[in-house]
Amino acid sequence: MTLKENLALPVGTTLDRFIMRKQEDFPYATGELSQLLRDIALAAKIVNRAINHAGLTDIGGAYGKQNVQGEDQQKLDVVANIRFIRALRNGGEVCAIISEEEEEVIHTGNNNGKYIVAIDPLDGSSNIDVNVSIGTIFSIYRRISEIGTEATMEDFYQKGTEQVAAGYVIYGSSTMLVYTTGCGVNGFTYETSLGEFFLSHPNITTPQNGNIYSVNEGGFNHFPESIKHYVELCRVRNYAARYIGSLVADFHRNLLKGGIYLYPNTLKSPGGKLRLLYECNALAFLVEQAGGKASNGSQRILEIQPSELHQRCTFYIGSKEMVDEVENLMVARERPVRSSMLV
Ligand SMILES: O=P(O)(O)OC[C@H]1O[C@](O)(COP(=O)(O)O)[C@@H](O)[C@@H]1O
Ligand SMILES: [Mg+2]
Ligand SMILES: [Mg+2]
Repeated sequence: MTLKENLALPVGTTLDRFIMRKQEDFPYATGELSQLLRDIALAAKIVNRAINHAGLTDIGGAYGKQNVQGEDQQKLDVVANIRFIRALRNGGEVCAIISEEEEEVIHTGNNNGKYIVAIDPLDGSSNIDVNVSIGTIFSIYRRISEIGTEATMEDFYQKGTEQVAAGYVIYGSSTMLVYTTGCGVNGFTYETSLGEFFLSHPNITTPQNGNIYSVNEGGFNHFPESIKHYVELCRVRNYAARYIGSLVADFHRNLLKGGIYLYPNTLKSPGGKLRLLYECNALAFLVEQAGGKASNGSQRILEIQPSELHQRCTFYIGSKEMVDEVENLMVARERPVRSSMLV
């Protein structure tokens, strides 16, 4: 499908129809990835309803247990986790799932499934009960191990460059599904009364530069010097400080308007807070497809070799020129030390 054909599509094309049309671009496609995307959309609709009704039912509030990250699980974290796992298992296309809410890999029993999914079922947990936008983030990989067998570690530790699809759902003033299969980024808005996602944001691209910066300045004193310097530059330039505290929502705004989201290493999170496999890789794939950039300060996020299911990394993502500047500042702050060592 060419850009011209893509933009000629009447806004209002359903997600289903769009997926089918996209599949036609791949003559050897067998429809499993298309079905998997539909399974994710179905679970998103169910989770959307649970979120909308949280205040009226007893699924708001804390669940009373901690997840593998040592974070207090919210009931909606657990509900979303169950709903997505169930939809992926019942769909039959997925052989294994990595979830933020599960310590170990979930083998679905579909050993003939071609795909691995890494998922953050509910992102922005601290905003669940206060009616602020939250989300779901997912990455999809093709398995490496032999079909018919149980998935193995090599399937789970693929670099972000190996993603075949990635996306997020944002549960906000409207609910949207935004995803890529490596041919651009498209956004779909959920029409609740019809129960359908409709194409509303075709071929999303992000501005090369912006004047929005998103960082939790509460940790400023413990930021690396280069990041302190970058934040001060943003202030001097009178950039707009915007931080929702839900990664999906901060990313979505900056994707559409231009801007940068920063989560450096802090006292509380010395290696960074965000998780490579089910938060950073997906958004890095999307932002690159939209013309932006994602880095840990010195390395392209998609090139990082995973070695743990729940590994964290520092995360700088958004408009290319803004992330470039952060990288340059970090390298520059690094260099003087080296030259002084030479003396
Ligand atoms: O409260 P902090 O330290 O600013 O962290 C906020 C970040 O943590 C997260 O909530 C982590 O994600 P989860 O809610 O999925 O655990 C991000 O959505 C958000 O950007
Ligand atoms: Mg998250
Ligand atoms: Mg989460």
